[in-house]
Amino acid sequence: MKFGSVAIIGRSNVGKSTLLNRLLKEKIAIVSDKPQTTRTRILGVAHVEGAQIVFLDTPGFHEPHHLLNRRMVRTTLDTFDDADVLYVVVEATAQPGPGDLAVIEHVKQAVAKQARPVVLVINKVDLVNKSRLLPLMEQYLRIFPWTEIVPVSAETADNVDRLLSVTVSLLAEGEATFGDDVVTDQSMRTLAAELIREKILQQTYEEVPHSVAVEIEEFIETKKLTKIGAVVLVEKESQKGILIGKHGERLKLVGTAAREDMERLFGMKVFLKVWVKVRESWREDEQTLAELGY
Ligand SMILES: Nc1nc2c(ncn2[C@@H]2O[C@H](COP(=O)(O)OP(=O)(O)OP(=O)(O)O)[C@@H](O)[C@H]2O)c(=O)[nH]1
Repeated sequence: MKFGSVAIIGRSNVGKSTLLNRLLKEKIAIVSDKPQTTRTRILGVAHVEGAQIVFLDTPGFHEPHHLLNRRMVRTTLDTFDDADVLYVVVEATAQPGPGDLAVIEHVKQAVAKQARPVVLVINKVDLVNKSRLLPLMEQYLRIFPWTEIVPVSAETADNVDRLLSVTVSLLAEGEATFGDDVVTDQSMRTLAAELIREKILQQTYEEVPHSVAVEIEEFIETKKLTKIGAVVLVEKESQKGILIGKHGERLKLVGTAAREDMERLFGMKVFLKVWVKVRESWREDEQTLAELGY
């Protein structure tokens, strides 16, 4: 059988996590319209005919302004080194920009150290007229000698099967490393924390999404239900107010939406309690970052 790993890299917001979920046909990575949604390396295993592919979703490449962000960029760069194949994800809606070029520069360095296939994935083709794709491919070909270029829509799944078959053809023969039923290495605790963070990102704007982290303080599984206690960290009192909302309404919306997703994912009833705490400048604090797994 074919076996290997694929790092999914690209600047923030191009749709890397949406693509991962689509490739796995399972939602294991949170998605939002805010940049820098993914903060850690997320491993997902695709089981396809004659192959096992380990996908590694990475934080979007960006200019780091906090210790947290420097860690995120480091995580992305380290993940390059581990992978047998690289996907560079870009958007069909835009010309190659400085963010994309910075990613490609790092890819050039990575393949100079260790040669391997690099696939350009042009995502969000649902948003553009197909006639724009050929000129865009030609532009990207002038920048890097891609092994393959595959236009897809992670949103509608258009051409994602072709991306999978192209990827299988690029992998070497090997032994499967994960069991047939393994989809991710993330624990239920981590998935629960991430789902809460996703609902917060969907409900908040400007600096709030970036100032939020979620810690699971209680996780008790019984036969009937899973009891989860979560603390949401923010950096300022004002952010706490925004997150809780008038009469606690925003936090209630977040809690309900997160609980519903958890019940679907875990296949059992969930009792969820969420608190908000202010921890100033946690994004610069080594200890908090370590506790949060960043
Ligand atoms: N129309 C359209 N939207 C998409 C597609 N793929 C992703 N999106 C949207 O693009 C936004 C960003 O998606 P993510 O998957 O979070 O992007 P990402 O690259 O993982 O982002 P970071 O974690 O911030 O680096 C979300 O609002 C998605 O719904 C696509 O194929 N078509």
